[in-house]
Amino acid sequence: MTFSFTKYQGTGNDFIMVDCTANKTFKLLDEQIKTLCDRRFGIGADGIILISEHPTLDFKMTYYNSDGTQSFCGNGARCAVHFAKSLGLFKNKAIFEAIDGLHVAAVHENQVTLKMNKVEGIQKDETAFVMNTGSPHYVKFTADLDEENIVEYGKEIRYSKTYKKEGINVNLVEVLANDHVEMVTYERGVEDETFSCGTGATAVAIAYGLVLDIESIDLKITVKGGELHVKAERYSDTFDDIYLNGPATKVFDGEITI
Ligand SMILES: N[C@@H](CCC[C@H](N)C(=O)O)C(=O)O
Repeated sequence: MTFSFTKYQGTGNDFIMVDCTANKTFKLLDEQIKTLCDRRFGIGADGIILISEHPTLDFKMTYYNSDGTQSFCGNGARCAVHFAKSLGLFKNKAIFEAIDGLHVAAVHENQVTLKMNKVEGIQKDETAFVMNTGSPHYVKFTADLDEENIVEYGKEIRYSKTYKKEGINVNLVEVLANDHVEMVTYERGVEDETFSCGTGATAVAIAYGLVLDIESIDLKITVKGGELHVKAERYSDTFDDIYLNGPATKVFDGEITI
């Protein structure tokens, strides 16, 4: 099978985009996804996104991690929105379906603002916050990120008895200023550190809101691949009106035979 693709990156979280709007039966096997995402034997990416037609919305996005598992991806969604706009699937504001429900998003040049879904059921123990922001996240604050090894720590948590079966994404955060944090992420499904994670940044912003005990969050988040911004409102135990903003950049177009 030969198909065209477009490589995208959003703050260094990189994706292979496939336009499936004219090919409704397009499907990839887990092994094909692994090869395509492999940085030596394939195109190289943290994940693959299929963009397909939706009966009532602008498009549907299907996200696969580089190991073939499915989840929701915040940075992937921002890149998918930018790509969908380039395909002419919407003009100003997109409304699309993903694995965790509907999202709206807006594009301004290379910046994409994505509305995230409501976050409820946040858990906290002495060590960390755990929540689902479209994908599951473990958030731990640390005094000095330079002293941490995210791959080692991420693996320890992700493969612990509690999370081994379903997996979890692990984030370490250092507070730089009242409205600015730095974070690193170990992603399940990639099973390594990635340069950025949008659902992780969202989880970090919510955790920080809980630490500060504030109702309105407006946070700058430095990640390995750049900068993200998250805004959110707290309504008792629930967070809503959550917006994830950051760059989404096309890297190149290509064609591949697998
Ligand atoms: N990088 C993503 C998260 C992708 C999904 C995650 N690896 C999982 O399986 O939960 C993001 O930007 O949100």
